[in-house]
Formats: sequence, C-alpha cells, structure tokens
Amino acid sequence: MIDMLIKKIEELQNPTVVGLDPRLNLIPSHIKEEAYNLYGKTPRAAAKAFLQFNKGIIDGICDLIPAVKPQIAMYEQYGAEGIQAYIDTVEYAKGKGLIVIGDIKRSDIASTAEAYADGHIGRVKIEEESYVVYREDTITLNPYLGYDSIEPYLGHCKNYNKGLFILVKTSNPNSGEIQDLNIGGEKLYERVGKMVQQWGEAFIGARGYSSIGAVVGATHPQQAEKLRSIMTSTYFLVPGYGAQGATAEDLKGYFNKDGLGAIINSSRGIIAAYSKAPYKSLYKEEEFSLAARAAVLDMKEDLQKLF
Ligand SMILES: O=c1ccn([C@@H]2O[C@H](COP(=O)(O)O)[C@@H](O)[C@H]2O)c(=O)[nH]1
Repeated sequence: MIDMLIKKIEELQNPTVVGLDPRLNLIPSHIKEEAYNLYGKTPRAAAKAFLQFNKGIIDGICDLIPAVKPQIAMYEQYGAEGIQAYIDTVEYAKGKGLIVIGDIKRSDIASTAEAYADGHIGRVKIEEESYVVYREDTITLNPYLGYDSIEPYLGHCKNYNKGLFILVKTSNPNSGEIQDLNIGGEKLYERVGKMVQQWGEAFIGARGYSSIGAVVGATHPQQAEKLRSIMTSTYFLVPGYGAQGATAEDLKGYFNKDGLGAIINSSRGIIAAYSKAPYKSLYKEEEFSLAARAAVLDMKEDLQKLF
C-alpha cells in the first residue's frame, strides 16, 4: 500500500490529502434543496446530499491529489443511509484512482478488532461465501488498548495490501493531557511512536517506508520533530493544516530528507472553500467543485515551499 501511495505522491508532486467530512452546514443549498424535495428533511436526504457533494468534490480534485480521507463520523451519525453514503464515497473515490484513507479510529479487544478488520480492510465470511464491504485502502486506529488490539489488522495488511495510520500525537488542543505525560523519562507519545515504528518494521516496502503509518497532528511541530527522529520509516498522516490553524511553516519537521514521510490532510479548508475567502468572491455556491480545486492548487503551492 505504501509504495502505491508514494508513487502517486511523486507523480503528482503533491502530498495533500483531502478530507471528505461533509456536514449539512457545508453543503451548498442547491444540493440540500434537491435532496429535501426528494426525501424530506430526513437522514436519507442528508446521506444523498453528502454523496452528491462528495462526487462533485472528487471530480474537481481527483487528478491533483493522491488520496482522500472520508471521516466516518460524519456519515455514521445518519445511520444506515449515512453508512451507505460512506461506502459509496469510498467506491467512487477508488473508481477515480484515489487512495482512500478511512478515518475510522477504531480500538477494541482482539476478538472485536477482528470484526472491524474483516469489515474494513479484509473480507467478511458468511458460511462459504466471502465479501468485501468497506474497501478502504488504509484506516486509522487508536493504539491505546495495546498490541493485541492492533494485531488483527496486521494480517489483512499483508494479505490484502492494506495499511494503517495509528494515532500517536493527535492535533487537538488537549492531546497533551494524556499523550505528553512523562513515563519513565520519556513522553507517552514517544513510547507509542517507538511501538508503532516497531510494529511497522515487517511492512516496509520498496521505498523504505512502512504500510503501518502514524497520525501526527500538524499543530504540534516540536513533538513531530522528535517523532520524525524516532520513526524513520513510518509515514505520517498529518491533520490540522488549514481549519485547525497549522500552516506550511509548521510542517518542515514532519518530512524526511528525501522529501517523503508525510501526507498533509485538509478537510474543511478544501471542501468548504467555496464559502470562505478568497474563493467565496471568485466562485458561486454551485461552483463548489471548482473552488475546492483552486484550494487544492493553493495548498500544493504552499507545501512546495518546504522542498
Ligand atoms: O489528530 C487528529 C486525528 C484526526 N483528525 C481528523 O482530521 C480531520 C481534520 O479536519 P479539518 O477540517 O481539516 O480540521 C477530521 O476528520 C478530524 O477528525 C484530526 O483533525 N486530528
């Protein structure tokens, strides 16, 4: 998986990931109105509107970026219809050649983790039949239950060429309350980083990086620099650029000297570009897809300053 991702990053000269985090207040009115007219103000309408919006966004940016990251919470809140919109979004993005990072942040005991692993990156078995359900290429996991909670996913990474991004240092303001705790002379996030690096060693691809990556927030550049030095072959998925305030200047320490090692996510900053300066005055609401494209091109240019 990781070699596939690196190949796309290099071809496109762009380490940008676009987060597909639709919310009703970010969906242009013409899409919402059409869905409400057909389905009423229902969870079904929300799900249909999300899918139509996502297709527009994906069409506008699929030739510019290597990957998208749908955030499952946005879909799950609407129940079965929402989940279907998530699955259809994954399918549509893959059909357009994008790598899909499912931001699902799962964590549970091994026997339950097996079910998550089978559904998202493996196969579910029904008697002698087996089915692929969610189809993401890689998913996010929370490691705080320990190795036995991660292990069920690793076999699927090998067997089905999938990947993981495991939370190490998250972008939220209070992440330090737990993740920066001192434990025997080091920080908890450093210890977790070392563990993720070690779990990933059996998954290193042709380019020297592992398919077992880490989530390292863009809002914590000092911690990221430390992690970069510990986790030399681990790819970082970096959320926090844009809407959460991180800028390209914060991101230098997330990359290795080869210019690789990190993919930078922006969700609201891209998908809602049409509603914000400077794009709002250049694009109509109906042109949300063009506005997202312009925002991706600007982000690419911004990140290129780093190299
Ligand atoms: O540490 C983390 C882990 C995950 N996220 C997720 O990334 C996006 C960020 O969205 P923006 O609109 O670009 O702020 C969202 O899905 C988060 O759940 C994160 O922000 N930080």
